[in-house]
Amino acid sequence: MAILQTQKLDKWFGGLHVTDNVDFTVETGEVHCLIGPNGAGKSTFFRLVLGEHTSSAGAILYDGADITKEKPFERIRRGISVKFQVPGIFQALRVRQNLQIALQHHLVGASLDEEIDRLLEFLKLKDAEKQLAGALSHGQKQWLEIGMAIALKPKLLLLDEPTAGMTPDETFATGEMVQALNAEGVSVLAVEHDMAFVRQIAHKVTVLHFGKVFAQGSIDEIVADERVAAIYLGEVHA
Ligand SMILES: Nc1ncnc2c1ncn2[C@@H]1O[C@H](COP(=O)(O)OP(=O)(O)OP(=O)(O)O)[C@@H](O)[C@H]1O
Repeated sequence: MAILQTQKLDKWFGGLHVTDNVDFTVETGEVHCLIGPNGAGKSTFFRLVLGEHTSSAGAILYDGADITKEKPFERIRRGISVKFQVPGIFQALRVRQNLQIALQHHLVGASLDEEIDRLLEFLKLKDAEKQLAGALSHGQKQWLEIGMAIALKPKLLLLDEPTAGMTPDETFATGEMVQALNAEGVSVLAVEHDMAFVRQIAHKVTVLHFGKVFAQGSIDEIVADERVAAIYLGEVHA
């Protein structure tokens, strides 16, 4: 059963065919990574899934339902959540307060406090709970953002280059978080450049090139694919 499926999805920006007839599936329970050279159309594809861009043609299905025409908030309500690269946290508030804001619409009292504590532990931010979010390290900010994105217990988590700017240790810890979320049943679609991270988390990898699905398979199949190496992996020495 697919949690997310696109059928012949198309997006044009003027004369530029940025998403070109994309048939793509994230199976329920899968961690799926989307890679490809700069300008391949990864961000655009993400924004189509979120409803921030409207598609020019084709369909988007979520858990079997056609969401092609739905607004972003309707898709979020269905269980899609996203962590973008740009900060989505309240820099002037404390770490704990950020999580409180994300959680307080559906939890109160002791269960709210318990859930904040659980998230702080999960995000490796327990010692930083009283710090202002703006004073966190780059990696910690990314984790807090993951916390904001998972607060509403999404079924499908979209991650846009979650490890950009992280140290190798932070990247590895982020991979462990993704794996733990996945073990709890969250399906994940991640746009990522870091091939070590992709190797750590991905069940399946899709390569986009000029807006088209260029290749698809396990990380080993993708790394062994000379056509892929020619367009992308060669550039990043994977
Ligand atoms: N709003 C827009 N209007 C016009 N062209 C756009 C718009 N957004 C993206 N593009 C173009 O669409 C193409 C794909 O861009 P996109 O950002 O989706 O690629 P990407 O694979 O995410 O790249 P990167 O890895 O650099 O983030 C690029 O040529 C880009 O210039």
